Amino acid sequence: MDWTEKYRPTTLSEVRGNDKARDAFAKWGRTWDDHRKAVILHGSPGIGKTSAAHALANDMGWETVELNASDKRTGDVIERFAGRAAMNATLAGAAEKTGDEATDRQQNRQLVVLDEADNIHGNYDRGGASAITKLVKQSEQPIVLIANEFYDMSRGLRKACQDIEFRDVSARSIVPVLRDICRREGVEYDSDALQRIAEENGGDLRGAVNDLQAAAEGNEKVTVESVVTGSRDRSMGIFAFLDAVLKEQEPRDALQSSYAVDETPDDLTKWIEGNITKVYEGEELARAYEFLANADRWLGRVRATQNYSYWRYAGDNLAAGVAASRDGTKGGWTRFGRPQFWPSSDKTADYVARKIAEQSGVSMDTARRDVIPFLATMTHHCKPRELTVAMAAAYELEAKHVSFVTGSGESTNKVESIVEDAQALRDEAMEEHSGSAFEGAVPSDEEDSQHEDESEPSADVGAGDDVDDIDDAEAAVADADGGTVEDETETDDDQSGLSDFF
Ligand SMILES: Nc1ncnc2c1ncn2[C@@H]1O[C@H](COP(=O)(O)OP(=O)(O)OP(=O)(O)O)[C@@H](O)[C@H]1O
Repeated sequence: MDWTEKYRPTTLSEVRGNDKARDAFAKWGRTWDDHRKAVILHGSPGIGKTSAAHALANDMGWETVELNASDKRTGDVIERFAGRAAMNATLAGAAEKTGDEATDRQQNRQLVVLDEADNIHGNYDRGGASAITKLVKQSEQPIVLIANEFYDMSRGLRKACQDIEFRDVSARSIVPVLRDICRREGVEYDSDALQRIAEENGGDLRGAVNDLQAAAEGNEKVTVESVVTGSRDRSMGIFAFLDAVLKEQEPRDALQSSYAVDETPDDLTKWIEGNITKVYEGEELARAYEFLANADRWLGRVRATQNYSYWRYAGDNLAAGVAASRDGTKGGWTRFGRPQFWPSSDKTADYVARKIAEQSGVSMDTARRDVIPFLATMTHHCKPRELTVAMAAAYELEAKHVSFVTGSGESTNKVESIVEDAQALRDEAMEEHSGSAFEGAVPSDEEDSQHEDESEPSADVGAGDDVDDIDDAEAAVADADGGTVEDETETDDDQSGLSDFF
């Protein structure tokens, strides 16, 4: 069952977060006999207006009659409806007289509820609009009109009614409602998760209850992770989000937007990183990179601890921080690109990362997260060609690896020819240094200990074993590192195999 229905307030005291409006509405109901005015409850969707109307009727012991937006609301229908409401009251009154006329009248009222009263053009015909105003003025029964936009209603209608504004429900008021529902459902929860749901919904309690139900479904516990990756339809696309953060929105709104996109903070960070230089420059770019670095640090903590509450700090940095770094707003249209996402346990990705780790003396993780994306940008679609050939030679890449890094189709001639040229380049390097080549191929112990991966150490090359393909290339690259005349001045810091093939 839908939790918003299951936990719909049945009495006014359960309507949360709008105490002033609620009290004014209760008073309107209690004193209706004295003033006989209709009331307009107006405010954003999902904050309890309809619920309040039904709860009041319940508290007062009144029946309700609803005329919904989906009903055809012509003048005719409304007049018949009004007549029926009056008739029902009379019949009900006849059945349950207490003897005291005032009490009878009070108890046998019917609360007439009309929703979407501001959408007259959409839901009422000409006759309907004036019939409503007439109904409001002449009704023998209390009427509640429900509207999102007070000023979308005609002046005549507004003047004929009392009006009560419902405000957006604050996160502070939403959280206890969610907590209460969890207890009644026997669902465990992280407080951070409920807070996040409350904040994401920006005042819409119905939305919050829906999100809570989505996050609880199929999970033992409502966690921040289940909330963020929950199944509610997010409304903002990634490109609109990039525009919002990088060009248009204030930090606070940018944060709100980050909640509306259906991407994890990890992916959002990559999207921003991949596109920020198209929009930011100079100082603002430097400031934004600081925030992205902070976001990355928090994401690292999430990975290390599996504590997804840290996502909110990543979000603060990547959305609000990056937006705050911007000098003013920006216009124009930008061709945002999809960043490359690197699968963590993909054979091809692992191979390339391992080769880079071996040649450059960095960890697999650094290779995967920092070096590969860099190479991908530098050799996008195999351009420039010499650089792509050099890369393939340095890291011993086969066609599929080159395609993976450059984003080109796997068996295209272009990729094949690059791999061939890379092989030739390696052979050349081998020839030039034959004889002494293997000296450089033996990594020092120190270097070897930096490798965090499970690859075979290549020290066996030096021991005179059969040289397999991979060791060949390492020999070539290591040789280039230490053996050529031009390279003699190189420092140990520069271990990148790539530069050696230029
Ligand atoms: N103030 C509130 N207190 C408690 N529950 C609420 C409140 N507001 C909304 N809800 C929850 O959201 C559901 C929908 O609320 P309701 O339909 O009353 O909102 P509304 O403001 O009338 O929205 P709409 O204008 O779209 O009709 C309720 O059934 C209840 O579960």
